Amino acid sequence: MNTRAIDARGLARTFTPRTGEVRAVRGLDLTVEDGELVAFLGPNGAGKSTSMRLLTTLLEPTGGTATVCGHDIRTASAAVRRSIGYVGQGASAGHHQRVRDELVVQARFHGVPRREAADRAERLLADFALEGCAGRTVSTLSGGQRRRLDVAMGMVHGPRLLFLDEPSTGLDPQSRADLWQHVLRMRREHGTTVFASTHYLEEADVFAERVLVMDHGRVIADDTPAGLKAGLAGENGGSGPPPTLDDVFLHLTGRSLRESTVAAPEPTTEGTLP
Ligand SMILES: Nc1ncnc2c1ncn2[C@@H]1O[C@H](COP(=O)(O)OP(=O)(O)OP(=O)(O)O)[C@@H](O)[C@H]1O
Repeated sequence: MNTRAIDARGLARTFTPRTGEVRAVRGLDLTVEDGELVAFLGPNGAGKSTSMRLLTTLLEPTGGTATVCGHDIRTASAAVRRSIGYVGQGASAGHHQRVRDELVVQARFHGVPRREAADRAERLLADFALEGCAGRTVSTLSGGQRRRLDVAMGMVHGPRLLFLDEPSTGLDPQSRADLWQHVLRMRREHGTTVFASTHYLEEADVFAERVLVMDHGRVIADDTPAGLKAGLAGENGGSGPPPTLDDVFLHLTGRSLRESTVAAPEPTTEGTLP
């Protein structure tokens, strides 16, 4: 059995709305080994969310194949879902529920026995620095706390692979860095593979070991942040200042990621950081 975290071959998804065909993902070839931390970049509409929704079995492919944690996304979607966590762009937690209850219910949903579910909830509250708000309703959390809760919910069943779709969008820089520190620590402690899309190049640069750039439904670059920058410097003949990841992105896609990104929501402030 193939035990790579992700192994996709020619994965494709075409939408056919009334306005005409949209080839959102046009043949994704991708391998991710266990334990990797991969940042998934691309301009708006590049096909990142669609790729993630295919790999997480939320959407049926119109072409190609993929295994996720060794399970076929077409024929073994239940096994795929058991092996992964998925934190989408929207909030996972219900607005009016209490924070601790959300974690317990999510664990129970995944079949974790009652006592173990309660223990896991306590551990995750501690891991994501949410103990102070365990009894509060989700609607009272700050943006940063809420996103930490979303990621904690994605981890509640101990997944081998965690998909994060723009986990830090809309957070202020401190809350973003803080969220990443929690994700990195969870990864260190549990060996979780992390596959995260982001619009923040500096995050990819600092936290990811590997960067995939997608444009027009295809992966157009796949390297370490340093490798991507060195490649561009080489093409420039080594002249000029060392390139940034934004320079690389501009070179690859013809657009700056900042320019290509629609106005992000107003940053939310994280009031309870240590
Ligand atoms: N359900 C759908 N019906 C029709 N077109 C769709 C559908 N979902 C996505 N698309 C189109 O597929 C393309 C890829 O969208 P996708 O959301 O995967 O991009 P993305 O890279 O995640 O963008 P963003 O960074 O803005 O989240 C876009 O042109 C989008 O409009």
